Amino acid sequence: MLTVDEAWERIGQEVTPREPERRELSEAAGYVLADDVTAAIDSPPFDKALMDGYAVRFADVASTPVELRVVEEVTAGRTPQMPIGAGEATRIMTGAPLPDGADAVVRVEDTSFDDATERVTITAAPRGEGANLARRGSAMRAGQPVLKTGHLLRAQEIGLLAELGQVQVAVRPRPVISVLATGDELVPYSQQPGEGQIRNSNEPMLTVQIAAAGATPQPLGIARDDRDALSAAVQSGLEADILCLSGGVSAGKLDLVPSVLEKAGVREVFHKVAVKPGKPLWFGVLDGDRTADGRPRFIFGLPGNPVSSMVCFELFVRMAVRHLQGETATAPCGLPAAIVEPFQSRGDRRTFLPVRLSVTAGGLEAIPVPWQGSFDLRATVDANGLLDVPPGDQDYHIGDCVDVIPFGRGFD
Ligand SMILES: Nc1nc2c(c(=O)[nH]1)N[C@H]1C(S)=C(S)[C@@H](COP(=O)(O)OP(=O)(O)OC[C@H]3O[C@@H](n4cnc5c(N)ncnc54)[C@H](O)[C@@H]3O)O[C@H]1N2
Ligand code: MOO
Repeated sequence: MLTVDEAWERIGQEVTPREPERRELSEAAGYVLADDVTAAIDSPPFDKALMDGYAVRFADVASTPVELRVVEEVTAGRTPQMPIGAGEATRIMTGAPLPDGADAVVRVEDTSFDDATERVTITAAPRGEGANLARRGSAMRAGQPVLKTGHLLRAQEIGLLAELGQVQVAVRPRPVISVLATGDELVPYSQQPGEGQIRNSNEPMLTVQIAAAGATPQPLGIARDDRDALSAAVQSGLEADILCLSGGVSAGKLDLVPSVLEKAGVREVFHKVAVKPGKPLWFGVLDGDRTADGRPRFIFGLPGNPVSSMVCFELFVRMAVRHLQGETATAPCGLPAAIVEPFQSRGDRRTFLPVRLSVTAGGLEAIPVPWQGSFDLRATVDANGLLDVPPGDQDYHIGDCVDVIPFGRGFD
């Protein structure tokens, strides 16, 4: 059976980034950049004041009090007309360009202005040359690389690209992920289950996980455990970039998913991973030479147990989404935390247990959440992450260091 790391490696080998598209900057938040970006301008574009006050020559104000002649006033958006010479100052506002000759700004709080003489007394010297001002290009210089392909566009990247005047950006398209729940025991969650039936809770859960991963969910409802019904539903699910099936991948009589996928031309990459929960996970590819548009499709058969589905999505599908989008971070990485309740780990599968991670003065602490197994979705509402426990028998004691992958953001 593959290890989790080997499964990640296979997914990484199979899933390559989609072709970029251009989007308006105003519509690009949450997308992943598909181009390196170089600064087109210096920032700031001119030497500028960082405080309201007086632009001065530091040499004039190194010892205070001292009186200077005010030659002009410059507000933000205006250009200074006069250089300042010895014994002179310019009244300046935050964001305004510095006049030639100035090498420091004195805050208005450290001055007193005399209307009659139009002179200002500097009552406290600034820190030194360069005080309270920003030199042209001190944040970035034209020609400097500022963003690399694969970078997720958050608020600050959008702001930076706006500062550079990028009206459009090259990004990878947001993947569409279809969700197909399988099983004769399932009814839509809006319905009352009959005897032996349960509600389809995986579809709405996965739909939320997909949106949180930056992809577009496409829920397809329930496919019955019947070869023809499942085949038809799989065909429509294969329109999406990724098809997530839930259920029907273990060893049961009606676990039809692998054979139906094979019939649809999907190449199995792996079936079964040494992970708990999620052992029966199935992953395959419909290669580009078998699709109408030439783009490959990626198919995950998620184990039906709700926590297995949720965990396999977080650990494996999320990673495929990131590869499709050309994001740089690959496998999820945990945060080190101190365990605050002893627990025992048994078995030969790497295990991801629901855990409550909290920030304390002493650092991160992890409290395992009591959990009955992969059907126990209830327990996961008390958790905010997954405790990553290596395979093997081990007793964990209070204070031992463990790795925790926070839900929804294990890749930072
Ligand atoms: N002989 C073996 N039996 C099982 C194995 C095995 O290796 N050998 N693996 C076990 C493990 S581990 C898991 S996990 C489950 C996964 O099985 P399937 O993916 O085939 O899923 P189902 O059998 O269809 O369902 C399992 C469980 O989950 C419930 N379920 C299914 N879909 C949904 C849904 N959309 N919403 C809510 N709950 C769902 C289903 O009713 C079952 O109770 O197999 C073990 N068996
Ligand atoms: O791997 Mo199953 O997902 O343990 O219940």
